[in-house]
Amino acid sequence: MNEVPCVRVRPSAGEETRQKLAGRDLLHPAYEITVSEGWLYIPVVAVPDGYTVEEHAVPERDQQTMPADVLGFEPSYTRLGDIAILDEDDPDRAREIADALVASDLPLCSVLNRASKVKGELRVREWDVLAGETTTVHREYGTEFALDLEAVYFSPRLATERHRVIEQVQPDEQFIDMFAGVGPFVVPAAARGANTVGVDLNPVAIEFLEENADRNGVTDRVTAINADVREIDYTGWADRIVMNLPHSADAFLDTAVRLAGDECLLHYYDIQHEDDPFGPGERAIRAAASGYSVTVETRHTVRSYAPHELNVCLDVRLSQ
Ligand SMILES: C[S@@+](CC[C@H](N)C(=O)[O-])C[C@H]1O[C@@H](n2cnc3c(N)ncnc32)[C@H](O)[C@@H]1O
Repeated sequence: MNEVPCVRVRPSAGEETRQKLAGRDLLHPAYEITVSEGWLYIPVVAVPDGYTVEEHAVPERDQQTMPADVLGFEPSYTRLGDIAILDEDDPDRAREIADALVASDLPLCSVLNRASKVKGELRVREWDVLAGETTTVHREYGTEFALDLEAVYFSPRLATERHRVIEQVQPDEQFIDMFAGVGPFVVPAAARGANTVGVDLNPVAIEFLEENADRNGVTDRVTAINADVREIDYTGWADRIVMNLPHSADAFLDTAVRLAGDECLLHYYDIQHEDDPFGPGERAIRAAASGYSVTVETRHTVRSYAPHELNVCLDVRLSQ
């Protein structure tokens, strides 16, 4: 038995739910549907919108070949669409895991091993392509994202954090993502009815952002701009601004303040030492937004980034 994310429904709704999930390619092929204490647990490969999902112990399907059957151990990997992402230092071990993943019955076509840190202005990483290719379509909370990891930044590990922000978005609000990538904030914000602007220096990310707006039926509420965000108009326009460029977001606070409307919620991402993870960001925001009344609404730890370093988010209200 393994603990895996399952959609939980009453048995009376079981077949209809199974069919809907199968139609969206969300059923986990490696695990059995299970009944427990009056509930049906349907294993899924991603979290679908509109369903209750919880971790539940379910048996593996007998006839499936799993990577551990080949390797003799459970490999560690992150799934992004049909890509498995490894973080292995030993190339022989990486090759062995890649072969086992591809030979298994898991719905994986490609295996990439991290070959560098995320680097440069565009925050792109180098990869060892061990099987398949670097392009995929990833589903996150019901939204589809096409992307090419060789050319753009994307981290599936930020899904829960993005969802936390997106749940706050109101219909018709004016939303700017200053560092938009392929649109994992912009597209779902538009799907909630916001009028969105996504800006990125990386022309390939902007092409994918446009494609992803189209895939998810929100092109009329997405403006995608390939530029340095310091050079765009939209002065005084935004009700909400996302700044997900940790490490150097402070250098863009003057731009954020210029883009902010009279009332604006800023989601400011930062990486700081665990001894004072929120102080530097808060001080920088107060200094940049001296013309505003500044209220820190949330101090939130997103994840641990490195030993003693945290990736944090400050949700800050600017009011005039
Ligand atoms: C950490 S990624 C975040 C992407 C996206 N928001 C996400 O969560 O996946 C930062 C992005 O900022 C872009 N970027 C860096 N400097 C920029 C600038 N001056 N103006 C606009 N975009 C920039 C990079 O190309 C990269 O796609």
